[in-house]
Order: sequence, then C-alpha cells, then structure tokens
Amino acid sequence: MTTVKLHDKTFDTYLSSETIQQKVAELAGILNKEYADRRPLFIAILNGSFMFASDLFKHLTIDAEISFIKLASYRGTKSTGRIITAIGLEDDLFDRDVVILEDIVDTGRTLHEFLPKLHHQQPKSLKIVTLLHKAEATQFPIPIDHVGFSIPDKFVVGYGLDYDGLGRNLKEIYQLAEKDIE
Ligand SMILES: O=P(O)(O)OC[C@H]1O[C@H](OP(=O)(O)OP(=O)(O)O)[C@H](O)[C@@H]1O
Ligand SMILES: Nc1nc2[nH]cnc2c(=O)[nH]1
Repeated sequence: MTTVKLHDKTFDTYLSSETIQQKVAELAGILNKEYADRRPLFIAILNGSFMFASDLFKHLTIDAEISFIKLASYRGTKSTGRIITAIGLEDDLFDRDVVILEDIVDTGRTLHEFLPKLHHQQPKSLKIVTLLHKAEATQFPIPIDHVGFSIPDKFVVGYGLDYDGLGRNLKEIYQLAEKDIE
C-alpha cells in the first residue's frame, strides 16, 4: 500500500487514479444521456470539486455550461458545521436545468444549507452529483441523484480534497491511516 504524509498525519491509498477516472467517465456518460438537448448549467462547489468538475466536464459531449462557487464549512478533519462564504453565484437559474457538482457529501450540512438558496431561484430542475458520499455520516439528509463512490466514514484526501490545505494535487484518493484516527 502506498502512503503519503501530510502535515502530521499519514494517509493510505484508497482509490487509484484509474478507478477514479473510470468512474468519472461513467458519470459523464449518464449525464450525456440525461441532459441530451437540454443545455444544463453545472455548478461546481469550490475548492474541493475543481478536479472532479474539470475531468467530468471534458467527458461531456452535450452543450453544457459551468460556473464555480465557493462555500466552506469544514476545517481540519472534523466538520465544524459552519458555512463561511458563498461567493460567485451570478447566473440566473430561473428555468435552467441545474446540476450541482460536489467532491464529497459528508454530513450533508453544506448542501442542506445551500439548496434552499438555489430553489429560491426556481430552476426548471436541480440534480446533485457527488464523486464521494459518506452515507454513514449523514446528519442532514439531502437528495443525491448520482454518487461515484459510497465510502466509509473516514477522512479522505486527494483529487481535490485537502487536509489543512495539502493533498489536493494527488491523483489518487487516500484515507486517514488507522493509527492516526483520533
Ligand atoms: O457534507 P458536509 O459535511 O457539509 O461536507 C461536505 C463539504 O466539505 C467539503 O468542502 P470544504 O468545506 O472542506 O471546503 P473545500 O472544498 O474548500 O476544502 C466538500 O467540498 C463539501 O462542500
Ligand atoms: N478533505 C476532506 N474534506 C472533507 N469535507 C467533508 N468530508 C471531508 C473529508 O473526508 N475529507
């Protein structure tokens, strides 16, 4: 098993780059069919989703738009449940087919807090696509339409996800090593 050290913690490989890329292509294939002739607007939630959104978007063969917005509710290895900022939502969502792109849904709090703001603008449809979902960690149930990988309730890094700023550049996804779980 490959491990990486970020700050004071060790992480073990969990999903290889090939496994992730295959899943991203599969999700794009589903979206190509679902949104054929509909010109959806993808909204990627920064920072974590930048890599997923970029790879997924390259596989889309339909007419599609993308915007990036910033929300943050997470610090260190435990969710603080704080929504810090919501910057960059400048598109008019009225009557649009909107697809939210997340790297991970953990407690569900981030999207639970944010979805009402989107619904307020009366999109024609609103779907949620997340690469990773920690079903066991759910505290705020939200309707997720497509999940790449259902994962255990362990802190993960890589492929856009960070541990205190580091690890976003890793091509693989890593799990916090057993010995470092508090
Ligand atoms: O379901 P939740 O418990 O709310 O956790 C999920 C959120 O946590 C991550 O973002 P984070 O706040 O870590 O910001 P970042 O993407 O900028 O690192 C992720 O991108 C989600 O937005
Ligand atoms: N890096 C990282 N960010 C998260 N945000 C919510 N859950 C997680 C997680 O497991 N890892």
